[in-house]
Amino acid sequence: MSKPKIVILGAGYGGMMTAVRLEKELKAEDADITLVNKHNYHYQTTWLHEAAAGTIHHDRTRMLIKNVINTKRVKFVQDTVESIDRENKKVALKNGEIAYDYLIVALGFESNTFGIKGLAENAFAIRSVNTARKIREHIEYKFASYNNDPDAKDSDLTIVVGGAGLSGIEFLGELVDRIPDLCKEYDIDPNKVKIVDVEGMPFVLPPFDRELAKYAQNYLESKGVVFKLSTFIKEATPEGVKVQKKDSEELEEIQAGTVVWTGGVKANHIPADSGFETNRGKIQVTEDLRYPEDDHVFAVGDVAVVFPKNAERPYPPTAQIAIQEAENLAKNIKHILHGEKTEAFVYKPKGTVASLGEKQAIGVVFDHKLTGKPAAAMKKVIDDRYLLMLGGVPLVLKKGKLNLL
Ligand SMILES: Cc1cc2nc3c(=O)[nH]c(=O)nc-3n(C[C@H](O)[C@H](O)[C@H](O)COP(=O)(O)OP(=O)(O)OC[C@H]3O[C@@H](n4cnc5c(N)ncnc54)[C@H](O)[C@@H]3O)c2cc1C
Repeated sequence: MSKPKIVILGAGYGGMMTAVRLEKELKAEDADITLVNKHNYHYQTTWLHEAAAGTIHHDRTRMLIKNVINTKRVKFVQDTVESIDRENKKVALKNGEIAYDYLIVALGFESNTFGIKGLAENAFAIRSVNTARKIREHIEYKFASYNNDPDAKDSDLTIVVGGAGLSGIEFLGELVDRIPDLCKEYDIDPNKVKIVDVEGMPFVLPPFDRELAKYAQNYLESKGVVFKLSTFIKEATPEGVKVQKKDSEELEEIQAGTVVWTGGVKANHIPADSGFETNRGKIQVTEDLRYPEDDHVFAVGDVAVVFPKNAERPYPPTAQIAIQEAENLAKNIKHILHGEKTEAFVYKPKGTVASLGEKQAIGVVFDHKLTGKPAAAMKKVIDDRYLLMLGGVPLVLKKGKLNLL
């Protein structure tokens, strides 16, 4: 009898952890497992703000998939998913198709520009290794050109960041570390560089404790970041952005050489385009992470939305949740293959830390508020813990951060 075919789409936190856990939960005779991803590498999305600012090389954020999974147990297919055909249990890829008995959708997130005029064309987004590398090179090019290009303007040295959520604040933290080095390297007066953050809410880091969020804002302001709160980007142009303060009619123009939008993400478009019922573009799954209309389809990570029991708001889209969902799903797939009852997914919060560059951070870990160096060290522990779960001590030694402390 042929073995059931399990196909995982996407090798982000959700897809990779599902593959690695299935490898452990299942015996070779239980199922054939295939992982499909558009690149041959897995990357740490939560480190991309560092690669984008240039405080770490982008290669630190990524690892070859074949070096992490056991390719004798999990077949890896490098291809781009184009659509999902649930009726015929097939996935269309750019270079072929793949049939499944059980499908795990883990295609992650895309940047959401909310239809703001010119943003898609004129702003960068921190979304992948490629976009992070492009941002780093663009900023570096602006600095390198400043003293050489006769048309260079002071505003070429202005960087506007849209959004003061987790990724925006973490990116600002890296920028304030990186800019002094860039100024030294390209003989630029640091006073000429401006970093402006534009945020629609009246405060930064909306989901965080207010006192910690204020600490982050004060720290970044002490390093020269200017926050424009209760202010909305109305348009991005090749010259910068046009912004409007809440309750004001006036548009203010901020000329900038670089605009980076971190103000929102949405689910990967493929499930909705393939006819899945979605909740704001996300696959709303049951508590065992199953698509309600199809017992053979599951979703984890940012492409999925899960509501805790009796809650009105879903779990937020985070790497921590994607990883825990993947652990739960691998167990449930084993239960299903063995004819057992599945287990509901229950998120166990371990805390959240936002980095503010190499040596500063804020966060709450096991109900304890942390700031400064202890928080920065905790962030590195969190980063390395994931590597340990994924690839054991060898991966921590190769890619980890604590050895750099
Ligand atoms: C700068 C930044 C900082 C963040 N910091 C934190 C943090 O500190 N803590 C935290 O918990 N969360 C953080 N997040 C959020 C976190 O990164 C996401 O919640 C997490 O990446 C979701 O994981 P995922 O596996 O669902 O998707 P992703 O990480 O988006 O992975 C999706 C995978 O699918 C692949 N893929 C996409 N489309 C296709 C296709 N058509 N065909 C084939 N493959 C495809 C992608 O290449 C990728 O490998 C941060 C996000 C950003 C951008």
